Amino acid sequence: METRSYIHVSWQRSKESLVDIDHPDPTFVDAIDRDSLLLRAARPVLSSLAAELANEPVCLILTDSHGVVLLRSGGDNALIGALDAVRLAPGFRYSESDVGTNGIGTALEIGGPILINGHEHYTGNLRRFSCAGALVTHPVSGALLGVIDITTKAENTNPLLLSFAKLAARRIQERILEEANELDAALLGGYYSACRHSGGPVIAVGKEVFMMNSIAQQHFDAGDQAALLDQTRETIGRIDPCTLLADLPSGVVARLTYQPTFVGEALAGGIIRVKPQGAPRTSETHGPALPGLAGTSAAWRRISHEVSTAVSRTEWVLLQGEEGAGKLALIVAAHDSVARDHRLAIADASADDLVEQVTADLEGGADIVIRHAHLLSNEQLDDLVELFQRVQDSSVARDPWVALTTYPDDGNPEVGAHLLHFFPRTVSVPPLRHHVEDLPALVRSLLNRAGATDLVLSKPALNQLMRLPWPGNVSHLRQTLHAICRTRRSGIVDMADLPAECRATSRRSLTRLETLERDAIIEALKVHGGDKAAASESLGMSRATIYRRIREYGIVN
Ligand SMILES: Nc1ncnc2c1ncn2[C@@H]1O[C@H](COP(=O)(O)OP(=O)(O)OP(=O)(O)O)[C@@H](O)[C@H]1O
Repeated sequence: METRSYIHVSWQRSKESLVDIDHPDPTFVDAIDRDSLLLRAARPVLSSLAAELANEPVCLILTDSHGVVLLRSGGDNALIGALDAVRLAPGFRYSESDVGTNGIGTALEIGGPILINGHEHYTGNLRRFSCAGALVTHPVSGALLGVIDITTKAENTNPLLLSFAKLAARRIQERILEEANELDAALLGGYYSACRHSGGPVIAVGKEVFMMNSIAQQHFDAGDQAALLDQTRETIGRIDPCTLLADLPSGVVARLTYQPTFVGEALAGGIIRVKPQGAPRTSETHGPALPGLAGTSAAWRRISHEVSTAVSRTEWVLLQGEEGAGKLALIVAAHDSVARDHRLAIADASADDLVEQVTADLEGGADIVIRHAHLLSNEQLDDLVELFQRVQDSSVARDPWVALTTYPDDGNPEVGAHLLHFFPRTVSVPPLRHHVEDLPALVRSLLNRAGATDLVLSKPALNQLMRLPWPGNVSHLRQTLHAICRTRRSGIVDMADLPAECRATSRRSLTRLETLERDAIIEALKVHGGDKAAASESLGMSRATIYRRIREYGIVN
């Protein structure tokens, strides 16, 4: 598009935004982060450029990615006074929708640098100025950070203003890169020093960095390392030291001591020293996992034991875990194995008559599990508090046993405050991806339950299922196996027989369109026996593209 056409379209946008042509009124935003990465990098650049332009009547203006002015530098008193009069000053937003066509807002709208000469401004009061805006993006992530704008009186306009704005943007980006290098160097220094002094497992985490020393890698198996990685994400951005306890899949509990590392005021990341608190619990010390349920991993054994102990002591328990992780299955099996003589009633928080149902069951002497307690309404909570208090105050030979299941960090935040004191024990049921070693046994158990006792998954197919993240956990696995059972009931299920969604492991979540494309490629590869050339031809796709997509989508052929 010609510059003129950009201006034309920008005027149309300004008109549609109902910008007041005579008295534009930029919004004032007072919550400005004074210590942002952009400001830290821009301050020295702007002051040195302002010094270079000391005798020129130009002002350098930095805004954030919404066009809010953060900083002004340079300019003589007359120019600064004129800018104040149009509120081109710190805190005011110079987006197109606020003040119409201008070097800041229009650069943001078109996503690139632009020079707006005096008469090209939409509003009359800005026509006294000419301004050139260039975007500042993060040199690594490419994220938009803000705009650097060079403004002068209209009569002084010069195409060089734009080159100058671009130069300023480039210098700020270089400064950001230098700061990133400085931060990484500081983090690395802290990491090496912690490795030398601690002699034990050490992890360093930054925004873009994760390092684990060889002692940690030898000490923890792949499952524990993945869980440690997950835990350490919680420390990213923390500016205070802290200690976390990590319950690892092997059964080891590790103490993580986090120490932040700074360069001046800027947080570089943190160093985490890891101290295992005890040896993994073995099956002998742990008793058998629950009958009727698949899973022999240390993590699964441990929680099976915990829930069984709670039932045997009639200690009320809260089971927390992601959707479909097996919370109810665990409660039912534990109850079956240690309190078989008592009836276990199952209620769901989404039932309208929940409270009546629970009251009747408890009065009838049954034990009870309330599923999906995160969905309880405040009214239900009040009724349950009263009911639970009555039950706990009554003197009967054996108190009923009550369990709740909830999703983590979800639903009604009042649940904890109201009910938690009735439940002295909380058990975290791990997501399937954290005890993936149980997957083969789960597959067998779920296939048997689906009546497909003669159906077997090949080793590569099982390995592929173990690589998937299973966001819906065991329920998700069950649905997938049911889908397979619908097409066959016996024989060997190979990689090619897995549903399309199981045959790719992509590191990012795909858009709907990408999912369709991925499934079409998998289908075409299946039809053509894995022949990529034939598959690409049938899809009307070049060979280079199909190879790239196979890599991008992590398609296993
Ligand atoms: N260890 C296991 N062995 C066999 N089947 C299991 C196991 N864990 C879960 N399942 C099965 O997986 C499905 C989901 O389990 P369950 O209903 O217990 O999950 P949940 O965590 O209570 O789910 P939600 O909270 O989302 O309702 C059920 O069919 C259950 O029988």
